[in-house]
Parts: sequence; structure tokens; C-alpha cells
Amino acid sequence: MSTPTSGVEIVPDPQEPRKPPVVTLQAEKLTRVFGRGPSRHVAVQPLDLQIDTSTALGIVGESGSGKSTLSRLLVGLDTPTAGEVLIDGTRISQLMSTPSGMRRFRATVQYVAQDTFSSFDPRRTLRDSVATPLRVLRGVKGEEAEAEIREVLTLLQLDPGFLDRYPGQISGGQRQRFALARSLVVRPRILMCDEVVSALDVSVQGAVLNMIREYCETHSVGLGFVSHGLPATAFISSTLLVMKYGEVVEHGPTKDVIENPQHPYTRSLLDAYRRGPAEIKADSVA
Ligand SMILES: Nc1ncnc2c1ncn2[C@@H]1O[C@H](COP(=O)(O)OP(=O)(O)OP(=O)(O)O)[C@@H](O)[C@H]1O
Repeated sequence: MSTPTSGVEIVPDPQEPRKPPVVTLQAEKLTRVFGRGPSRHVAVQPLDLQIDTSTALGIVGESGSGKSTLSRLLVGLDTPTAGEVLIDGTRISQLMSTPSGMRRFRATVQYVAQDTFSSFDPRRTLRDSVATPLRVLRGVKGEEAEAEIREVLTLLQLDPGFLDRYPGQISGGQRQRFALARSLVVRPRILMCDEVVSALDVSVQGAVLNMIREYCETHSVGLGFVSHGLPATAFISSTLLVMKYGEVVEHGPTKDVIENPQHPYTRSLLDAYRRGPAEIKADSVA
């Protein structure tokens, strides 16, 4: 069968890297209520948001404001009381109902949990823990896997010598970076990070934040970055969402939110940080 041509053949430039397709994670009227009766607690009030592969969304708010609950809902680790999470228009509840759908979702969206201790199996070496998602979700094993793991560890300033250790044999900050490494080897299109730099000292924190920001920009990875720390969140995000008591009180371009906060709660968060040593400078906001 002959192919119709217009007479002009467009040959792709082999030198030009192909842009990966855009992936969009969307929340529609997403709601999470815990408990009943007098112990009923609305952890996430109905909210809409979108993260795509060119977004860095910072989610900030004080302890208990619902940030972790929201991030767990977005990655399918918790079930909403109402509303939906969709990836490229498909409900993730539908994807999660089959092993192959779940694998596809996990290969696209990776989550780095706040509690890194319980997210690692204490009986498995760190090599085993990092190599498993690489094998299961991307089919990479053996020497190729080892080379990729070492590459990611270098990015995160982690000694490959740690690979033979168990999670309990490294520090909390090193474990946080191993949790990040375990997600990055999957080469996700969307990365959700919950308090991933909280256990790091200030110098390593800056380096890891820079690395995450650069990695996501270079590889067109959408980022969801949850933290109660406003300076780190403002530094890394292009869009900022401020939560209070499960409600989104402000949501907009980070620069606008920082320079011209509309909600008194955001202003109080900013004032608290401006009074402290970790002052946010508007020109340091991406
Ligand atoms: N499984 C649960 N059962 C009942 N209540 C819960 C559950 N998980 C979270 N909550 C409540 O929902 C609210 C939001 O919790 P969440 O962990 O999302 O807050 P957060 O903003 O991430 O806090 P932090 O910064 O301290 O991690 C809190 O009041 C918490 O007590």
C-alpha cells in the first residue's frame, strides 16, 4: 500500500532531543473526611488542582493542615471520600483496580513519603530496595540497573558504599535521599515529595532542593512538593498552594503569592519567616 505524500518530507532532526509527551494529574472536588460523628474531621475540603509535566506545585501549611493527606490522595495511596484524581483524563481509581494499571500509574507517578523509615523494608539492603522498582516498573536489571542506581546516587551526593547497608544503618537524612533515589530511578513523569528535605542539614538541603528543581526542569517532570517550610517550598515551586484546616486558602503563581499574599494566613506565614533567620527574598523565588 502506498503512502500519500504532500511532496515535502519532514525528517526529524536526530540531534534535537524529543520532548516527552505532557502528562497531567488532576484533582476534581477532591475531599477526604476521617471518622464519624463527634470524631469526624475534614482533612481535605473539596479542592481542584492540576500538576502537569511543566509544573512545580508547592503545597504549604502548618502541621495538620492536610498536606500529607492531599499528597497521598494524589498518588493513589488513599481513597477520597468524594471527588476524583485523574491522570490524563483517566480516573486513577480505575487504573489502580488492575495490577497492570497500577504498574503503569506507579511508573508515571512516584511518591516520596515523609516517613522514610517505615517506607523501607528493614530486612532488605538499600540496593535491593532501590533496584526493585527499577526492575518491576522499567524492566532494568543487572549491571545496567547498578549503573543507573549509581548515577542517581551521585546526583544525590550519596555514597554507593551504602548500597550494601540496611535502612537502619544510615542516618535519617541519608534515608530521605535514598527514598528520593528509589523514586528517581523509575524516571517518573510526576514526582510527589512529602517533606523530603526536613531531616537534612541546611547545606545538604540546598543542594538537594537544587538537584530536584534542576532534575525536574531538565527531564520535564512535574513536581508536587509538600512542606511546612515556606522558604524551601517557595524556592522550588512555580505555583504555590497554601492550606489551612484542610482548605486551600491561596493558590497561584509562587512569585505572586509571596509578593502579594491575599489571605491573612499566608501573610502570617510570610511574616513568621521574615522575622526568622530563613528570610525569603522575592528575587530568589523561581
Ligand atoms: N488516618 C487518619 N485518621 C484520622 N485522622 C487523620 C488520619 N490521617 C490524618 N488525619 C488528620 O487529618 C489532618 C491532616 O493531617 P495531615 O497528616 O494531612 O496534615 P499535614 O499538614 O501533612 O501535617 P504535618 O505537616 O504535621 O505532616 C490532621 O488533623 C490529622 O490528625
